[in-house]
Amino acid sequence: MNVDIGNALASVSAPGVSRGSLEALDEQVAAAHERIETGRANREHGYEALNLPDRTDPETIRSAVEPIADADAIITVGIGGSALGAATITDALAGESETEAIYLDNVDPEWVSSRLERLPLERTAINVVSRSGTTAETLANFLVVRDAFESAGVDWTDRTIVTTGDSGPLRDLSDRHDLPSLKVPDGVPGRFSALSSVGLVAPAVCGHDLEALLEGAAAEADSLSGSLFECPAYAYGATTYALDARGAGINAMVPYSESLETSAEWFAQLWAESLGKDDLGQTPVRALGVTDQHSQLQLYRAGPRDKFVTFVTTRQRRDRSIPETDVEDLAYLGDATLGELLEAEFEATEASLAAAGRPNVRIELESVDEYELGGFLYGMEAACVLAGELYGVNTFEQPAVEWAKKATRGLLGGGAFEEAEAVAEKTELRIER
Ligand SMILES: O=P(O)(O)OC[C@H]1O[C@](O)(CO)[C@@H](O)[C@@H]1O
Repeated sequence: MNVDIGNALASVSAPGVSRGSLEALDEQVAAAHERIETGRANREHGYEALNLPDRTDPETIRSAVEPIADADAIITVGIGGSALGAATITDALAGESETEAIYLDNVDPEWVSSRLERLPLERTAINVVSRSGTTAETLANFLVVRDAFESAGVDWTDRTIVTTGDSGPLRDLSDRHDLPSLKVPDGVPGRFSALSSVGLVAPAVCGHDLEALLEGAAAEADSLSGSLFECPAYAYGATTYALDARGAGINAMVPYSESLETSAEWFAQLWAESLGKDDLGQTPVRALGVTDQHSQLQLYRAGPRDKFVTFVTTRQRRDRSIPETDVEDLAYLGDATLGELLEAEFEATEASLAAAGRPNVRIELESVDEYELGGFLYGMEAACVLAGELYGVNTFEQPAVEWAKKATRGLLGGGAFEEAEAVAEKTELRIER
């Protein structure tokens, strides 16, 4: 990935960061890079994620999925980091595969049922993923999926692969039924595990090129250096940190490619769960180019100066020409292609923000393919780790999510939790029709 931070400079936007401030910040980037490299060398928790391009073995993943490699569809039962990395890859490359990839990462009963009812279960594989092996949504959905297969007379044990830790209910279930399974890598938090067995089982079943994904990531890893002026990932991480310090704490991720829409969801977890702690952090917002030019752009250009936009663009794509028309006013369209229109709209929107003095950053990919996706996933992870060092937060934990999990368990009779009692003490001010 290449990064252009020109429109985040104080000479263009307010809030903006001056060249001098970036150079001063670069000293902190150098120190942070040293810390990151030490963490990688010692395989420390979290930093180990940045070693995945060298650690992940595509052959191991491919042989584990061999029994289900002929599936017409694969249901991934997982949530958060146990779904979003894989979904980013398979959604981006959906046009390249005959296998449909579905993700059950919610417990809305109507939605889950509608997905199960429309699938040919006898031709469908089940990919259950949970690092902890205890996540209620994932285990509940797995029990529901298993039941659906049994009711359809399909042997789910033949069609299931499990990725989880060394212990926990999911590991026990996998061992009891002798299911094909993979281990989540040690020291890699869920949201940083796209380039491991966690994120690569579904892409493998969809026939995507795992080696190219990891090569792209490895190339990005080679670009990590002690200066933001030499490393696109660190330039992005440092600039977002500097913009937040100047009041732009909302980061709107706007890919200009439908196939990258899910990557904005993946980015939102990475950024929110890693940096959102100790009253710090940036608020990731998901949008899509060109569609949200017609819904969000007004705010981005003329609303509060509390945000910046991250554009993700691709240089190459399969194009489609716009037919000629004899309608004079539309002649300018007839001479173009949809890709040219998309490109013009992106450049115009980017320039419109700069003209209004609104900070924005451009991330460029050559195209949407495995190599570029691997580089993008790795680059954004490295940018996040760098930003976490600059904020001085623990990038790799997410303690604030546990309260609601305990309350949920308590509400369902899964143990005595004070959090569940607190739910009943809600302050009410109801306005009813
Ligand atoms: O992989 P697991 O342990 O099921 O967790 C799923 C997700 O839930 C979280 O723990 C948040 O609740 C995320 O950090 C994680 O990616």
